[in-house]
Amino acid sequence: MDARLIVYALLLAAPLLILVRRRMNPLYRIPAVGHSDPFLSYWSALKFFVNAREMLQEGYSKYRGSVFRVPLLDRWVVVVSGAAMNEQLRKYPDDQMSFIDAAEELVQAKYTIAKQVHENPMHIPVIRGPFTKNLAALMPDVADEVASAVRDAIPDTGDEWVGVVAFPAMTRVVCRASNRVFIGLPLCRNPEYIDIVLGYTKDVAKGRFIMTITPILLKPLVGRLLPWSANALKKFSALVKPIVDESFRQFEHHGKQWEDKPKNLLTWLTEEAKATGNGPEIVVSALLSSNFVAIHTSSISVTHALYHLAACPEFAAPLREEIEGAIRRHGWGKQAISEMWKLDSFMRESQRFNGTSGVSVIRKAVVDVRLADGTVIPAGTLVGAAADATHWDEDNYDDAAVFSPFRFSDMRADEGERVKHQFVSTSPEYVPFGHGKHACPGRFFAGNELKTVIAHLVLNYDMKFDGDGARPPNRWFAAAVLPNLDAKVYFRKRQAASA
Ligand code: HEM
Repeated sequence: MDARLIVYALLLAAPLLILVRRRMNPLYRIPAVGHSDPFLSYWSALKFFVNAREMLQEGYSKYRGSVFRVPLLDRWVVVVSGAAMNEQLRKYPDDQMSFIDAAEELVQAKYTIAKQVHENPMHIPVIRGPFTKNLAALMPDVADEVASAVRDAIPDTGDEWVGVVAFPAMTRVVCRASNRVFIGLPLCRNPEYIDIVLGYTKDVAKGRFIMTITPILLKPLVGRLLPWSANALKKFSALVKPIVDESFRQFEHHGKQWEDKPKNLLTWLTEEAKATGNGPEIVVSALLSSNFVAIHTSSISVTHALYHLAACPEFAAPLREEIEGAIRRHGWGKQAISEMWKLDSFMRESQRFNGTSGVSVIRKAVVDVRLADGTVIPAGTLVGAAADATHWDEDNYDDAAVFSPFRFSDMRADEGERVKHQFVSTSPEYVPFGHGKHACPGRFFAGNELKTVIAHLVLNYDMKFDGDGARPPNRWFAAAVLPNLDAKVYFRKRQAASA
């Protein structure tokens, strides 16, 4: 046959094949927000980058009780719509809807984090287990570090107001407070260590972007060449490995009888590594990964809450009264924090109102999954819940678009509602920490830590925004929800302040 004819036949057959494949793929039977066509969907994917909130809300309103899909540059994500669907999603077992596979796909963890941690994420059981069980013992150190880090972040100007760019300041406070109980003094205050930890989120993001645009066949090759995370891990290891080695040596020296071992994440990771026949390297990687999951989410969350306080200084008085009362009764610590219902409610409302992501409860279909309404989600598809739309749904919350700081503490006044409305309690209507078996295991620590930061600020400072005093709007980058990153909060040391 004429070679030209073969080329023409192939050119004609290729789009036909694509069309047939699309017709047979159940993914394309799920309604799309934006364009579904092969080329125009890229335009919608770009639009999603700047208009994710509106697109997710559009899908949620149109397809509530079912599902819709939104385009990313390299794939479609199916979004379940409404509280009942969130509940359905979280109930699927891991061999049908996998959290680990979804996280791997979203972050390309095997290439952008560390292969070892991807294959053995041992920080997860350690955070869920001994780290969380020992929170009461950890909190005095967290409080001490918060006080010290806040002193360093907010210049002392006597009784004058001083403006501080809040997000980077809060990020450093959270980084120091978390690492005080991840690895301890003096490293948690070491500027080089802090810079590596804080830069790591960007290192992973750069690698992830490259992997997103790399064709599947080339991923193993390109993945191995990505420099950023590997360099960060090398620098992190140079600082951390000697301390981890020492922890291993101490365990060998004391054996199981080591009664007064340091209470921190490093110790429990070492214990876990030894119990599972692993060496110090995996502990180093697990420490960096723990920072990756903890610091960014917590810094964003505490900044969101701080912005509500600065925009509405009248919220401070009832919080102060409650915090001072609890400290008078118990001294500072986990017991006092657990009695601060208004503060707990304030933080929970901030998570509901803002959150860190418009999509939560992320899973990957490992097999073809048929939902209760008959929709088939083909194997390999990423699925998530429309978190922001759920949280702003009037059926779930009265006056959902109003920031109502004490709505949850008011609900807790009813004896039967005590547990349901706490900061850490997830539900189909409340998914900032995900929901179900894989709900964030760090949320118990995060709750105590973030409340410690806000309590410290409320007790020691008056806070406000300059100008018209309004809270700067949040910024969305695709589904990520960020507070304004450059806004200044003005602080004035209170005369009656304790520290
Ligand atoms: C306010 C701060 C935080 C927010 C908003 C947050 C949010 C989340 C979310 C949405 C998930 C996925 C859950 C799902 O899809 O069902 C998650 C998972 C996780 N988070 Fe957090 N997180 C926070 C703080 C922390 C902290 C402080 C730690 C560690 C101390 C941590 C450790 C983890 C880990 C290890 C996972 C993976 C869980 C698994 O694989 O089962 N997080 N987090």
